[in-house]
Amino acid sequence: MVDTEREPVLILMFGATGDLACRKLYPALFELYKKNHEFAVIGLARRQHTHESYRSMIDRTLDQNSEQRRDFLERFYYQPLDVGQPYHFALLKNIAEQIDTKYNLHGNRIFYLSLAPRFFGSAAENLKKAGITETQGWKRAVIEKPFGHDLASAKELNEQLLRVFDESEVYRIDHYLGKEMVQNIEALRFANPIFESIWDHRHIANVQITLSETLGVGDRASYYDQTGALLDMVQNHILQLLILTAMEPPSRFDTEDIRQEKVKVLKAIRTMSRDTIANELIRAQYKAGVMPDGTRITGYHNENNIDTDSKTETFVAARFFVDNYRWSGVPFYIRTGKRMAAKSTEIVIQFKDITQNPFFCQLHKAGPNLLVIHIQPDEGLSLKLNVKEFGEAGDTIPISMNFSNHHDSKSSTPDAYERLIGDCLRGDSTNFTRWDEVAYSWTLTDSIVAAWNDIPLDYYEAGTMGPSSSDELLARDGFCWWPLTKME
Ligand SMILES: NC(=O)C1=CN([C@@H]2O[C@H](COP(=O)(O)OP(=O)(O)OC[C@H]3O[C@@H](n4cnc5c(N)ncnc54)[C@H](OP(=O)(O)O)[C@@H]3O)[C@@H](O)[C@H]2O)C=CC1
Ligand SMILES: O=C1O[C@H](COP(=O)(O)O)[C@@H](O)[C@H](O)[C@H]1O
Repeated sequence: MVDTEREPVLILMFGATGDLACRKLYPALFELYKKNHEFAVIGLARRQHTHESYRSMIDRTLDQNSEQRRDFLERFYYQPLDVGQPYHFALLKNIAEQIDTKYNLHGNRIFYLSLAPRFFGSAAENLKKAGITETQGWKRAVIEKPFGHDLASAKELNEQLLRVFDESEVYRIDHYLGKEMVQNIEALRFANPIFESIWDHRHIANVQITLSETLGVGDRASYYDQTGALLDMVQNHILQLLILTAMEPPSRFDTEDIRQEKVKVLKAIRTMSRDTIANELIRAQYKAGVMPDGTRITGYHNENNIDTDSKTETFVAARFFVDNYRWSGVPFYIRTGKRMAAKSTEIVIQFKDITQNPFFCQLHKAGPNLLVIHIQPDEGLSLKLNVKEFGEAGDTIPISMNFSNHHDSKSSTPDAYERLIGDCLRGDSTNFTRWDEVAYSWTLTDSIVAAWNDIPLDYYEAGTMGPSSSDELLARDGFCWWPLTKME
């Protein structure tokens, strides 16, 4: 982590009235304000607001018990702006300068593009044309996901951005990189020799990464139906989790060394082809079903604003290989989907059994050692071991050693957005994705998209953990998905 000075900054919040801004960004900014970060904000979107009505809108997103709300809200200003209208940016320039002077912000600027991706490029270009990016202080652009929809579009977007910002000023956000237990993967691996010494193909049988959701597409049908689970979740969040699990230790914990190691993993992931994809990947869509709480769910193609013939996948399971020495032959199974039985993100490391292990030969209850990294909703770790059953019986029983961030510390654990915006305020881009990371992840994803038209879309009942073909993907290798575990 880079340790830089806190400096005052003007945040230009594009998409200021949107879902992400209201649900995540304002509460995150409030927490940062309470931790003495100094900033003023100009909210930008097309609809009309006065400064006061904008502040009231933000207020509704905040914890109403805090007395600091009033001071915080006073730092917010609103300017109606259409990103397609260059003259709106000319007006913005004047307002930005006034607020800069009022709060003595030294010309430091963060441009947070919480907009639909098709607007990222034109917003950047119009900022430059209006001279808003020519500032006395530093400037940074936070870009939401998805960064393009394939490699070609990502390249085009990147070129547009790099005409305005230097690569070091571009903060491509993947909010999973701000989650507590995702940031803990490096510590778990590299601060514990007990794990690092066995973190390889000689000792690990397979790795399982699950990002299951109970929610459906909600109000984002038009985005999701064009996108699907592969581009929405695998191309970014899942690949990031896989990379952090598989990467080599960086020689130093500095931004570029870490990013360098991450890119090496991406380059080593085996791409898929038409000949291999049927054995490596399942794509499926949910049909009607019942959630564990009894709620009846309609099938995906009957959801509001979804085409009744839609072939968009709401579930993906896949087997990846990282073709390097450490991971030779170790399958990395991943799965993600909407309307599954539980909301859960976890990584399971299954260790190999000892050959000729007398416990395995003679006793039935011994299971493989598993290390489970619970990312959400629980945050913690569990290690599954076998011990002799207490008493006279000679059998073994599985036990679980748990560490859980359940209690006091949880209330002080920053939300992913708070952590990432805080990093950006301090100029630390370690937990943001560098261009080559994005490019390689698109190369891999494009190879899948190009090959998968030949594989049929499977279906699963809402409220389950996906289609049976996802279980068969592992069964062919002699493995199974380990059930999601709730920490005590
Ligand atoms: N919502 C979420 O949970 C997540 C969202 N994201 C990403 O965050 C970004 C924003 O998403 P989200 O908030 O959900 O989207 P919304 O559709 O809820 O909000 C879009 C925002 O953009 C504004 N806007 C639309 N058109 C224009 C325009 N021409 N000029 C200026 N402003 C415009 C809208 O306001 P108005 O209509 O007034 O102009 C609104 O403030 C997207 O890139 C999305 O992929 C990423 C992860 C999760
Ligand atoms: O980026 C996205 O992530 C959310 C899931 O995020 P989480 O933090 O709640 O796990 C997902 O619902 C959404 O479709 C996707 O765009």
